[in-house]
Amino acid sequence: MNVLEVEDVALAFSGVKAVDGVSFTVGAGELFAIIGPNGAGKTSIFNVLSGVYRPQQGSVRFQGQEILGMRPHRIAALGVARTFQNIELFAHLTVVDNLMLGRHNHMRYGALSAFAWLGRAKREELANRQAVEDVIDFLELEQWRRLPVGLLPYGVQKRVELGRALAMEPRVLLLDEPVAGMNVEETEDMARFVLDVRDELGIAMVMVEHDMGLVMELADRVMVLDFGKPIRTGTPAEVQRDPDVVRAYLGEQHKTVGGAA
Ligand SMILES: Nc1ncnc2c1ncn2[C@@H]1O[C@H](COP(=O)(O)OP(=O)(O)OP(=O)(O)O)[C@@H](O)[C@H]1O
Repeated sequence: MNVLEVEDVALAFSGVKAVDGVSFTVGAGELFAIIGPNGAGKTSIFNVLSGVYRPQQGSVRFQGQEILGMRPHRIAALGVARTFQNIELFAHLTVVDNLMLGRHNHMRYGALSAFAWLGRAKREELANRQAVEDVIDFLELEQWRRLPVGLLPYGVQKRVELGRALAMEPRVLLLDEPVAGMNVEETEDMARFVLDVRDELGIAMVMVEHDMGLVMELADRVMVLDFGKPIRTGTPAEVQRDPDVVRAYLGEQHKTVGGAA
């Protein structure tokens, strides 16, 4: 079953077609990558999926439900979580507290009702703490748990951001350049965790990433965009063989990509 069905989405900014007739589906537990040159429309698609941009045309269904037109927080509450190109965490809060913020959608009790329903609120708090502990274990963040995020190495901060998204218990995770700016070791760590998210947690992912080696190694399917239009969607092997893709996008990187096949 598909968790995400995107159909004929078009989005223009004062005449510039950022997204132009984009359709794709993401299956349960699938790792779907979107690649394309700078300005091809990748971030715009993420912003459409998460409700930040409202396209002029098309449909986006999440688990069969139309989500176009919904506010970002509602889409997130339904189970679509996101990480950002530039880390968006609270630098002076600890790892644990940043992850607790990811539980926000699961907290039903405000201060007043918490007072009235002390027992239930307490149980809920414990359940949220446990969920955060599970994420800390899963992403091997134990040694940094009580440190302010701003003091941590860059690669670990990106991992905490992934953790904040996982703490939401999403059904679909949107990963915006998960290894941008990372060194080789940090990239390998992140690649391993992304695969674990798919294989152990069964969460579907849409990943935008410029690191072609990583995309071709990790993704189940890849969509190649050029000037807002999809020019090919297929397995990494199919995409790398496609002459249009090579011509329109891979160009000088062809050797690297071909070498990874
Ligand atoms: N808020 C906006 N206002 C006006 N134009 C925009 C806006 N957001 C994106 N665009 C334009 O839409 C097109 C697609 O941009 P987008 O950022 O989605 O591309 P991208 O593939 O994510 O690029 P990159 O790889 O550099 O992140 C570009 O021409 C861009 O200038």
